[in-house]
Amino acid sequence: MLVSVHRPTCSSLFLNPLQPSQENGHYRTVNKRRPTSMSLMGSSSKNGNGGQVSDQRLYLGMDFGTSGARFAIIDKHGMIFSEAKREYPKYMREQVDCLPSILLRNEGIRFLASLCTYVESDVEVLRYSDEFRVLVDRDIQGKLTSLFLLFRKSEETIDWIRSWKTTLFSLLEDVPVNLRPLIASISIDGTSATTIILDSNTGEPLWRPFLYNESCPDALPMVKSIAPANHTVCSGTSTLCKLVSWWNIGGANKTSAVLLHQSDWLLWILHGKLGVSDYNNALKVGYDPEVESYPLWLLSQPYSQLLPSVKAPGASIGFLKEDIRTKFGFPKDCVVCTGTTDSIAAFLAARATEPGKAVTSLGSTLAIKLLSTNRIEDARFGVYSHRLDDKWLVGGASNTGGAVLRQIFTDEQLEKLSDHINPMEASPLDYYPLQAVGERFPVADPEMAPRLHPRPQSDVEYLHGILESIARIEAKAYRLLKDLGATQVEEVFTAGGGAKNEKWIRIRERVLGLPVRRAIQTEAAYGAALLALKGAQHN
Ligand SMILES: Nc1ncnc2c1ncn2[C@@H]1O[C@H](COP(=O)(O)OP(=O)(O)O)[C@@H](O)[C@H]1O
Ligand SMILES: O=C(CO)[C@H](O)[C@H](O)COP(=O)(O)O
Repeated sequence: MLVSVHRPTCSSLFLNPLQPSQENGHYRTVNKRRPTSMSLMGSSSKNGNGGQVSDQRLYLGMDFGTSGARFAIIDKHGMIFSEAKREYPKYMREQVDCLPSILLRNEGIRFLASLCTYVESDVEVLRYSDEFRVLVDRDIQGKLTSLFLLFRKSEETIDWIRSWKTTLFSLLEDVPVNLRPLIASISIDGTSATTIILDSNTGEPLWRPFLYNESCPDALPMVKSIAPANHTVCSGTSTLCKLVSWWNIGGANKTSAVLLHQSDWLLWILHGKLGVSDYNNALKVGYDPEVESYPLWLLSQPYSQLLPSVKAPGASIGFLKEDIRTKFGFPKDCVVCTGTTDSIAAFLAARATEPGKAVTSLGSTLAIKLLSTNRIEDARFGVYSHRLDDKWLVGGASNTGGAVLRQIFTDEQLEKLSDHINPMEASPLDYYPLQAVGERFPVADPEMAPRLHPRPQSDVEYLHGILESIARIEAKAYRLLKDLGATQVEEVFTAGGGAKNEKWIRIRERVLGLPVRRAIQTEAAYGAALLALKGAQHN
């Protein structure tokens, strides 16, 4: 475990994102109004108080999360002018190649069904591994009627490159036309360690993206042999493991390859300067934000030639590309700024500014960020520290979270069932809610199996048990950070889709034994907009 106390010198705009307003020289309170979340295609063009837009400058932040993308447009006081969101279109990169399924009956069913772990849509799915799945079907009484063993190629089936690029331009289309000429800067956050390897000559991907929670254990021995013990990169899901795995596969065009993270790649589409990242995204490929450089043990590797250059988050990279600028009607001086990861953008949005304040992002995954004066790194538990100006965001990201809920309940069911939960009553159910085998934090165990059974008759009790079990994981995570030497947590703000669940907040407050509240701004896109504001002000 590495612990250090370091205060890099730099402007701490992050922690005080609102500069004194020019007119009256003092901080204006951020728009307390809940953001007006827009319909899929719609977006407002009024300011936060419904007034007409003046000719002031605005700042566009986009969040490319796990399940969808959003944008927020703010002014220099943090007032929200427009928001919109888009689901990711599911373009299939190639058909999933299901070998002939095997219908099992009687003994076969009873044996495998006893291992059933979770429900996907309306059939129960037992996912042994990436190689095959078992689907079960039940009659109205819940009795198993048939069971299919599906072998599938371990190829990704969604064309994420096409999906993300389409979503980027769809969101630009959603920006109200009358606001576009006022957009002074743009920034984007994305899922951490989502890795894209491009040909620097053509800009085309040389491989499918490695997603944020994808593990490359094949590369771990090599990575552990070059990195310090328990370094952040010593995890199968680290960006460095993904880079080494690609390098070992014998990927073509190695000499012209460049590595980008998801938000770097989306920003590159807008500014056109290949190979630029930020020190939050670059942390998991091995960049050291404390000394602001890659370590020698990494630079001495043959694949270090793929590493992007690194700037602080919210740093101006260049102007919006002319073809995109003219197509959408953005101004000539619109700059594109470096981004960050989705959970850090959520932290920025929450405006937690003092050590001991923390943000738990209840998105598809559970991501925890505690503002600390100490830097803590310990890959044994999936703990790492992101730099935030002169302090550290200590935490990690669990594979539990909203995506598991979404596999079992629709958002409407979550809302209705939660109404019947008594948050002051402890649930006796003890689960470890995961979508599939593997956990990153607070236990770093690629073999950890999901635990979502026994399922009670009552869906209210089942949901209560899952919410409380996720809260216990969150509590374990905060205890771990304290044991590793981070600043003691005093208050937890909540971001992400789960923040809307008041009952869950109350359950978490009881389980954590801490004040827990919803952040005023719960969307990571708002944090990305603050980065765009920072970039414009320092441009
Ligand atoms: N009422 C609710 N209670 C708990 N979780 C919810 C509720 N509504 C939505 N969610 C969860 O929020 C998650 C989506 O949050 P979001 O921050 O948009 O995710 P991401 O950005 O990671 O894609 C979903 O996985 C869903 O299960
Ligand atoms: O779970 C995730 C995707 O939503 C990411 O892992 C999350 O962003 C946490 O990574 P980081 O701490 O580097 O931001």
